[in-house]
Amino acid sequence: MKDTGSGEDNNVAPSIYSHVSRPGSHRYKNAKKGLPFNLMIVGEPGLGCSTFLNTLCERTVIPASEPPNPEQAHIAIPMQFKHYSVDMEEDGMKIILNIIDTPGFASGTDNETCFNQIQEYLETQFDDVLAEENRIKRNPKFKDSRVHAVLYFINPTGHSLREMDIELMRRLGSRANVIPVIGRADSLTPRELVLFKQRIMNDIQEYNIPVFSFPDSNEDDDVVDEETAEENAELRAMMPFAVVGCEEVINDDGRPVRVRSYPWGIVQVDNDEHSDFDRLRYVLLNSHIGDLRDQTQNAIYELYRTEKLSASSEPSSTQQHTAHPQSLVA
Ligand SMILES: Nc1nc2c(ncn2[C@@H]2O[C@H](COP(=O)(O)OP(=O)(O)OP(=O)(O)O)[C@@H](O)[C@H]2O)c(=O)[nH]1
Repeated sequence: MKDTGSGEDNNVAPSIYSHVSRPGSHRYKNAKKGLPFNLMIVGEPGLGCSTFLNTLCERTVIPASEPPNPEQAHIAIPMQFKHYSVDMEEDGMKIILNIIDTPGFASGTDNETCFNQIQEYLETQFDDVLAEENRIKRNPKFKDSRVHAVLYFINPTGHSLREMDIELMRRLGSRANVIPVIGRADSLTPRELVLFKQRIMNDIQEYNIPVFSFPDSNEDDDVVDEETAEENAELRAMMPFAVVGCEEVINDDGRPVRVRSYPWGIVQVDNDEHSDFDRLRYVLLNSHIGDLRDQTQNAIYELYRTEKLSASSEPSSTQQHTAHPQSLVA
């Protein structure tokens, strides 16, 4: 599978999740055309971001990175934005998963440039929509590239958030739905993981970090139904999601099971007792895909749009921005 730029892989692979359908499944249906979902992955090198994506897509979307040439190991590799597009099918619904990977993030000593670049990337997608809204004649082929969720991979140190994590999530939280994730979570024992999650959530509260928090009401104060409220409370209690990724599939009595094999045993990626991967996958591709898209459109983009237009000193440009943003929802 290649880095497609804006290209696409149009083969829908049979999923090992094709049997799965749970309560809350696809509250938002858009089965015919395929629902675009734009997902950004941010994490320092080696935290398992590529493996996670390949596990999510059930195929090798991102090939294993080449080991660095020892003679050039001291040279920091600049961060890149790499785009992949994968057609998926989840519980009967077609999803066009557009992935924005950020290899090279935090690989040097100065992370400020990476922070700025990611923020700029998110804002540029908003600016594109804003510009499109203002066109007299809309481009029917306009592609809405606003990022619906950013998965931020946290190093499984077992301590608490680092300054870099706090700073980045704080900055991005007002521009995207940030979902914190502990990468390579099998490095921690169950007890260590519980404590680590608690410390991270304490930091998130203490530093007022605006992460996606599975709210019980939307921005119009419409309260969600009882079943969704229960599900959301459960998901809030799981945060940050502790994920394990792998590409090895074994046959367990005719059932495909994805595992990481170690000399002392196996870690099952989709086993809730071993990892939150399955739950996070379901949130992203099924139960909350609509919420994440709506939140991006109705709250995050709206806020950006208001900020941008308020800051604009040109009265003529203020008058122009009258189109209803909802009209661009795919
Ligand atoms: N223990 C453990 N190792 C993992 C996990 N996911 C990936 N790895 C391993 O961690 C190493 C780095 O994984 P990648 O997926 O390449 O990590 P990355 O974040 O994309 O980092 P770069 O490839 O350096 O950009 C590989 O040897 C993986 O096999 C995991 O969940 N647990």
